Amino acid sequence: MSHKEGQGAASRAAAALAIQQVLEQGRSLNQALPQVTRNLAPRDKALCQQLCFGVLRQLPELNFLVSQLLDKPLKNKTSIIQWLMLVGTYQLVSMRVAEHGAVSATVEAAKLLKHKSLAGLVNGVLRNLLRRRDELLAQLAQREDLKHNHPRWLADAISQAYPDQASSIMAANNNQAPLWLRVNQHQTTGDNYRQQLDNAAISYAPDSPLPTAIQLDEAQDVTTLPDFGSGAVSVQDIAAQHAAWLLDAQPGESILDCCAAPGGKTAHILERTPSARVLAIDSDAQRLTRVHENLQRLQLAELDVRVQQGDASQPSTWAPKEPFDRILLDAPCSATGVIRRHPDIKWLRRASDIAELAQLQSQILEALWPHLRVGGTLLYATCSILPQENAEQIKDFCARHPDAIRLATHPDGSVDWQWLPGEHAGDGFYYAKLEKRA
Ligand SMILES: C[S@@+](CC[C@H](N)C(=O)[O-])C[C@H]1O[C@@H](n2cnc3c(N)ncnc32)[C@H](O)[C@@H]1O
Repeated sequence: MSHKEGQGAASRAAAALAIQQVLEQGRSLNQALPQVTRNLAPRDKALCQQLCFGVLRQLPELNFLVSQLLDKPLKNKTSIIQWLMLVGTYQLVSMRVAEHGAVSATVEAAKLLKHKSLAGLVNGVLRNLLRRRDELLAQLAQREDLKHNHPRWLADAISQAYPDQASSIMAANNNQAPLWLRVNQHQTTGDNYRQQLDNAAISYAPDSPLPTAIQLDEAQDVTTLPDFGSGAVSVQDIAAQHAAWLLDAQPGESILDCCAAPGGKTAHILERTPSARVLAIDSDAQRLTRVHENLQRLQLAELDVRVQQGDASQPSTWAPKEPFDRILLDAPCSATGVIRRHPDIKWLRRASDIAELAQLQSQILEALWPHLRVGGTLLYATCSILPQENAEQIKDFCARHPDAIRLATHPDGSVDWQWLPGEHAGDGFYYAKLEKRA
């Protein structure tokens, strides 16, 4: 085996391990990938990530193909080889790879995974796939039930909420997301940074809904972007970039950013309004360290910003006596709007999670409302596309709180802004804005 083939085998073995952690142990890909790729070179890490994303995006279709080539799925101690066969199958049906090299690297991966005795089976299945590929793909094309590559409950929930758009939403969920940058307006302007990108021959989309948002034409290692290290830009989806604009913090105001980690929106609020007084709360101490890191890199840590661990549903344990002028509640949610960036969400979420999350969101809203001053505004945001967490949640809250008046969020003046995945090249997101009257 050449050195190159050995490295290819290591990426495939790592992908099978990550997929196993997601599908058998319920770990997120964000947790699994750094661990399984820690000894890989950057190029092999990228290949491993590409394989994991691809397999999780197309899982039902790949399962179907492998099931046609194997009598019974491999389970228990040999399940890792089942996942490896999905990795191999993904390469042969959806990636432009040198086919025989891909087969032999996958066979070698079986040996790296300490299943030398199953290497022959992997080889047989993948070679059979190559021989029967057209016939199997034709069979697959007949399977309307597999085409959307979503779990049944989620496909049903999306179809119920969006009967006319369900197919395009699910297609967008299985597409690669573009890379959006947010220019740090505390340091520079959108136009200046576009000039810097031009100088570095990095191309981007000509139009943007926000002056400080830039969509790059191609994904790239962000640390190589001009002045990334000194905080000129951050990576943030265009839908999420609307939060700080909609919150519209004014100079000197006291702002609560609730559920703030890793701090993307905290930083954006400060970039727009450096004299705002911001309290950023999150319950996850580890994620809070990323808020500090982001504020440092963006050179915002010297401003009036406090970062504190706290449970959003228990503000009595952390909130100051004075009510806030504005509150951003970026609520914990199903994340069904960001599946294109996190394809593991499709397989990690359960139907029963939605009611539990809606309950938590409602508790947090109830708990925060007394901490908003009369005349102040609360911006409610989720990266979900499910109405129970969004429009229905806010409708129910307003029915319980006659002192909550709804303000426009959508540019057309509507009070609900339900952004669907892929719309304006953004993630799925929801915004509602409430003003507290006397
Ligand atoms: C959508 S993420 C926030 C993203 C963040 N606002 C940003 O723009 O970078 C949701 C956050 O809610 C936090 N969270 C979940 N339950 C919470 C609770 N009960 N109290 C406070 N934070 C919570 C999670 O730790 C997670 O960081």
